[in-house]
Amino acid sequence: MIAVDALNLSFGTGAAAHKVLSDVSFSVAEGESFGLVGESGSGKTTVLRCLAGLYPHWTGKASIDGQALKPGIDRARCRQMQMVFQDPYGSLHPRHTVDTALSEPLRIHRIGDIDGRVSRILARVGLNDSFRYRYPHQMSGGQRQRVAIARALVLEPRILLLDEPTSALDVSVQAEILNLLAELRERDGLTYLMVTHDLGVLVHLCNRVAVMQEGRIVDIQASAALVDGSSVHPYTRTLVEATRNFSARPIAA
Ligand SMILES: Nc1ncnc2c1ncn2[C@@H]1O[C@H](COP(=O)(O)OP(=O)(O)OP(=O)(O)O)[C@@H](O)[C@H]1O
Repeated sequence: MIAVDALNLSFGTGAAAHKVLSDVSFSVAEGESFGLVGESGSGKTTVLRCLAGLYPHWTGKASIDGQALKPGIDRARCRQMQMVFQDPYGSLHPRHTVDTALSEPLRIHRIGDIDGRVSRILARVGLNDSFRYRYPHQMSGGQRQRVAIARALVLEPRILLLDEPTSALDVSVQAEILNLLAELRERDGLTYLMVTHDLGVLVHLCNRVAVMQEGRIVDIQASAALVDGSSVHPYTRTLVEATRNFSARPIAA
């Protein structure tokens, strides 16, 4: 479904050029949940941002169902693919109510039955209609992330790009949001491409995972093989060992 072939991206030019992605290639099947892991600065978020159309200057090939993606945002892409950011407080407009946040994409895309759709999408993420006229500061972190997920889903995309969707949340609500994402994927057959540094999240939510190091993919594994120590790639083993100490807590099913 998603095919990425030799994706390259640099920031700056000439002597100041900084190459951030080097020949990144991977594919994600329809309905699959594919993780991206790697140390800080290895380029994981940048891959998502390229696919979401947030950087206009990448080179290489990327396609969805065989249809080429061009750098930059276009309407068709918004209907196919949406991004959920790490920090729901930063990603929701502080002076927009939930109703405005959810109605706006529908208006822009001239989709009818706004009222009914907003109500249904809120119910799908576990929020009742009383949340409609709240502002971001009037909700908990977990509720805000539910709204951010609702906003990503309101145009009914088939793919979600998830950038550490639980890492800014209190530990007590992380499992709730992960369970919600798992349920939505199962019910609606969504495809996920997800950045995470948390091995528990990987096991809970991802089928396969690509390991990134300094802008390159160095290993692609089933996520179970990555965390059970059967991966033979030396960098993957080092990364998993380093991460294990920080994310060994269990995730409620
Ligand atoms: N707009 C930008 N301009 C210049 N450099 C950038 C820009 N965005 C990202 N970078 C650089 O690109 C590299 C990759 O960043 P990216 O955010 O993709 O890493 P990451 O693997 O997601 O890291 P983290 O786990 O810390 O979020 C970093 O060196 C970063 O400094």
